[in-house]
Amino acid sequence: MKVYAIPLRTRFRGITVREGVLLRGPAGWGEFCPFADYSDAESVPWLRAALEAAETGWPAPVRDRVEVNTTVPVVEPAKAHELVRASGCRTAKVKVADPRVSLADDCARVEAVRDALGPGGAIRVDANMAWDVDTAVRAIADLDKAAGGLEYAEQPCPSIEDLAAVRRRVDVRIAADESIRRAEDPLKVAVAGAADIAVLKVAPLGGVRRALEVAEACGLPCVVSSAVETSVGLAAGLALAGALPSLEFACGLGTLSLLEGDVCASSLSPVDGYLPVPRTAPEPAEGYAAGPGIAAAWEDRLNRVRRQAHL
Ligand SMILES: O=C(O)CCC(=O)C1=CC=C[C@@H](O)[C@@H]1C(=O)O
Ligand SMILES: [Mg+2]
Repeated sequence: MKVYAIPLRTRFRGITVREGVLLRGPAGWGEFCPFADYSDAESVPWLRAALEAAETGWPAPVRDRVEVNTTVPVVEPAKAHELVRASGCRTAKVKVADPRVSLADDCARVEAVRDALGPGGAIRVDANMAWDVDTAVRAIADLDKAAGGLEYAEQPCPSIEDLAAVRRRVDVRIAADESIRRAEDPLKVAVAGAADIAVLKVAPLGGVRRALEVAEACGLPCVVSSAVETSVGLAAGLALAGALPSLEFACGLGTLSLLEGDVCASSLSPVDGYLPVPRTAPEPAEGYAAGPGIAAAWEDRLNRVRRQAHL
């Protein structure tokens, strides 16, 4: 077992350091890294996903590479431009609706991203549940204009009902993320007509197999996205993206560049906008070991979640 702590290059999701545990089993390495705001009960699927990777391994893939988007945090337009150009990706996901910036700032960032991608690229935005229905309708229209066409808007509002209401009032496709990953019943999204696209994250859904079941049951096109893991956790996301019967959109798995470094010597960093589908996670090397206090806290958390889940 290894506990890591890796600084982020830019603040993302309110955090500046990513921490987690790497577990080794007969099938390889797995990663357990629920964010700090996940309770022990909510962290159980994250443990199941880590144990699936370490003990069982993943189902066989149907493709050997996956197109990925670059993820643009809340940064100045010039920085956003530079990040997109450096990524080599043809699709960018832009974080919007952060309370520290205005809609005009978001539009300026999106315009810079369009400039960097050129007319052939695709731009999606992620509001992480920040808006009410009326705000979302207005903001999506402005961002769509700034982007010269949005591919989709991810989780504009918190509730499934509000997602469905926004979806009825805008032309841009709506993707559900939190409504799937933190919901008791991820399938309600499709039933309620709340989204055109389902964002799937392996860890909060409890593993690659469970995520494949959710994909099949919800019947929506899926985008596999990371939880900003090291290459060990990203490998599980790629296993899911590799095994989905159909994959129409670039996946949010190009997130290693958000971290200052990686625990693995051979990292899953996109080349020309693609990542390979690995059969097992890459081997962790030395480096980014957490200090004793952080390591003890993670061992404790892991043990509590194990007991809770009887794993
Ligand atoms: O989808 C991507 O491009 C990268 C992953 C990503 O944006 C996220 C990962 C984990 C937590 C998040 O708040 C965030 C998201 O909401 O999609
Ligand atoms: Mg999201």
